[in-house]
Amino acid sequence: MVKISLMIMGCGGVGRQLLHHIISCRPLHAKQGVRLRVVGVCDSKSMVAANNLLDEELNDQFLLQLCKVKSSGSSLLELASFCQCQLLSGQEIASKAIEVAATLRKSNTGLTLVDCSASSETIGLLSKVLHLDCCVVLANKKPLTSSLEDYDKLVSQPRRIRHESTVGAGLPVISTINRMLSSGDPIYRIIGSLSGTLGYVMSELEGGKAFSQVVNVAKKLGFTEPDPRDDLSGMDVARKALILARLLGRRINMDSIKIESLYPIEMGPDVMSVEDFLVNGLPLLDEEIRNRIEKASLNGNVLRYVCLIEESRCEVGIQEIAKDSPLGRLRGSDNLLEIYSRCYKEQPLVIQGAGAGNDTTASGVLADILDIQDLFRD
Ligand SMILES: NC(=O)C1=CN([C@@H]2O[C@H](COP(=O)(O)OP(=O)(O)OC[C@H]3O[C@@H](n4cnc5c(N)ncnc54)[C@H](OP(=O)(O)O)[C@@H]3O)[C@@H](O)[C@H]2O)C=CC1
Ligand SMILES: N[C@@H](CC=O)C(=O)O
Repeated sequence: MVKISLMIMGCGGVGRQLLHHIISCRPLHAKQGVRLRVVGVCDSKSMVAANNLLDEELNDQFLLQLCKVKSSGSSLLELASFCQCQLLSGQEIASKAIEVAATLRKSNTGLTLVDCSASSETIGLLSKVLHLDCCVVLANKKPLTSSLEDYDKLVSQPRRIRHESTVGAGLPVISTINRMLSSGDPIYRIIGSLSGTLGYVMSELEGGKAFSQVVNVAKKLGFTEPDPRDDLSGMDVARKALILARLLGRRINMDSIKIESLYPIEMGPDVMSVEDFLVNGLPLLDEEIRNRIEKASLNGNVLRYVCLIEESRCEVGIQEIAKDSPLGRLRGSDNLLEIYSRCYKEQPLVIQGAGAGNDTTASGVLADILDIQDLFRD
């Protein structure tokens, strides 16, 4: 039986769904000869970790209780009475994660640190854990879209890092591009719709709904980032574009990407809280967006938030698109990506499907974890 020890950072929508998937896939994984041991889980303030890392893990009953506590909005510290485990907070969290990585690297299980947070503060810890010959799986895009120096550190061990869910959630985007590149098929153009939130919002607006209403629903459905302004500013799509561009070998930073925002700077995070933006800011944008949709419709077009990577261009923004085109026909949270390369020159390779949501994202993360299992075989 191959044992993969996991420490999960972030138990929001994606992290909790991942825990549910791990538990419900136990019989399947047992048949495949794999055992996923969750030895620690943390949120922004606290961590729970198994006492004896080599022999013990957080059991499934406890993990379900943890999901319940977190979905009710409470702190991990509430779990004190449920566990025979360690509860840590503040600075102790990173030290514990490094201790766990250092302890488990000596056993044949190693540690896989799974980043389901939406924080850029995890970069240092991820690099240290990789340096200890452990593995990293990311749903979080921020560590890969920071400086090139940080990026290089993270991808310097390609066999030990997976980040499929950072672009297109569970869709096989990163793995497909890696396969094409490693077979010597150079990619010269990627164009598509890479935001589940903006895809959903744009297609729902065509039915006449208000922008403010639709954005709130996208948040409830688990499509948006913790702060939906990350989606509406185009920043989340820009992060995906940067991840793809860097994968193609471009040595660029975020400031090389042209980004169109759907809200003005006066509604930014420095000015308004998320709540204030959702309740009071968004309705102020309804009319302008409605006008843009109507104008496009008069031309037989729809609006889509498009990402383009081609030669030195890397840009993300709203485009008027023919209604009856692959992008124009997109519905709901679906993403669509057209990849042009030497082998796919006239007709692009197309990847399409749900590109946001906790279920599909957590499935992508779980598939990444299973993908590294060979590193832990004797
Ligand atoms: N939802 C989706 O469709 C997709 C999401 N992703 C990515 O998945 C990640 C998680 O998204 P989602 O679950 O929706 O976000 P949530 O806001 O629901 O959850 C984020 C979690 O991360 C925790 N957290 C914040 N900072 C830290 C930190 N420094 N260390 C450890 N944990 C931390 C939060 O703690 P606390 O509970 O204390 O606030 C929370 O538990 C994001 O990076 C997102 O971009 C990727 C693809 C698709
Ligand atoms: N907020 C993102 C989630 C996936 O990355 C999106 O809407 O696409």
